[in-house]
Amino acid sequence: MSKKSKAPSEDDFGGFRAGFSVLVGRPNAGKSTLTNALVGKKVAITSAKPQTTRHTIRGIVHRDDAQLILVDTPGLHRPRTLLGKRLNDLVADTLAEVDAIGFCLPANEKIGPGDKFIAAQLAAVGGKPVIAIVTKADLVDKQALTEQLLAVDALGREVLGEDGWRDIVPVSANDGFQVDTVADVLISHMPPSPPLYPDGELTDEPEAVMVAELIREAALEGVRDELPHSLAVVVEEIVPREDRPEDNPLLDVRVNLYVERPSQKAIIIGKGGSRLREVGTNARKGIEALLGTRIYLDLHVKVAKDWQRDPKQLVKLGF
Ligand SMILES: Nc1nc2c(ncn2[C@@H]2O[C@H](COP(=O)(O)OP(=O)(O)OP(=O)(O)O)[C@@H](O)[C@H]2O)c(=O)[nH]1
Repeated sequence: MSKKSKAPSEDDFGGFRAGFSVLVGRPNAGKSTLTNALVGKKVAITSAKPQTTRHTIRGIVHRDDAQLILVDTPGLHRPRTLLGKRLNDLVADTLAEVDAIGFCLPANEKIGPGDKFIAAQLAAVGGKPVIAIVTKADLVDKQALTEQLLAVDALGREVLGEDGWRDIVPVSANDGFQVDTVADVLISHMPPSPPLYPDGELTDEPEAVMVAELIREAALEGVRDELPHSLAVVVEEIVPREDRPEDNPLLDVRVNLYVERPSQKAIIIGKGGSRLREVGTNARKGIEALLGTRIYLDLHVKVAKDWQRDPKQLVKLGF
């Protein structure tokens, strides 16, 4: 029997899977709409340290048995502005951290040079499961959908060889057709893992990113040397307080700050909570200006117990 350490098995986390996936495809292929359909209204946001965070999180699919984190891969957004090897490096680099790639091709448009270009890039990366997702299925009839599925399959065999894409799934984000199947298929390619992000009521993207960033800045103010990379800020919830007059609303903003060690928690909180209050006051001003509403800011500092044991996951989180 080999004593070598083995990859985590299915049973290690009670069957739970978690990992990262990216939806790629040419402009207008339906990536954003599908992301929203997969994630629903609530989107989890983490502001992590920029120098390791190559991905913007678009949303997180939370399930009892899995967590699917959908990220953006900047390299694929503007492939045409980059050339040759540099492009390949960038794409390889940015895709290296995801566990599966969803390649979106619209059902109602012939496969074109843009699709082939991306397909070739994905083939060049190699090794990652690529799932072809035929989007906007509601726009075509059965016959046309079948023909498109065959054409997409042929493209997969052309660029990847005999086996082609790992899966091909037709979907309509508009009417919900097969959205769960897309999630199932992507999740089936996620590794056994504990959840990578906290669960909970989560919020819409752009505002929450900025809110998290303002809090992160305030929390690091003056202690950057002691807490260089060890702080992740997760906006759990932004909800309007009930029973407020319409002309004087109040938003409850609940935020978790994750550190790696109890000593860092103590730094953030400060003596008798004094520093955390200051962080809250400073961040609140910026957030109120951003949201244009008074807020109640509820900050909790936590030690990220589960994450810190696994260096790979810490990297993914931006620690
Ligand atoms: N009928 C129909 N329209 C869709 C569907 N998904 C997306 N669309 C439409 O297709 C257009 C492009 O969708 P997006 O989700 O913005 O596409 P994208 O790939 O994110 O586009 P970029 O941001 O340009 O890369 C929008 O007008 C959507 O409303 C779908 O399932 N059915």
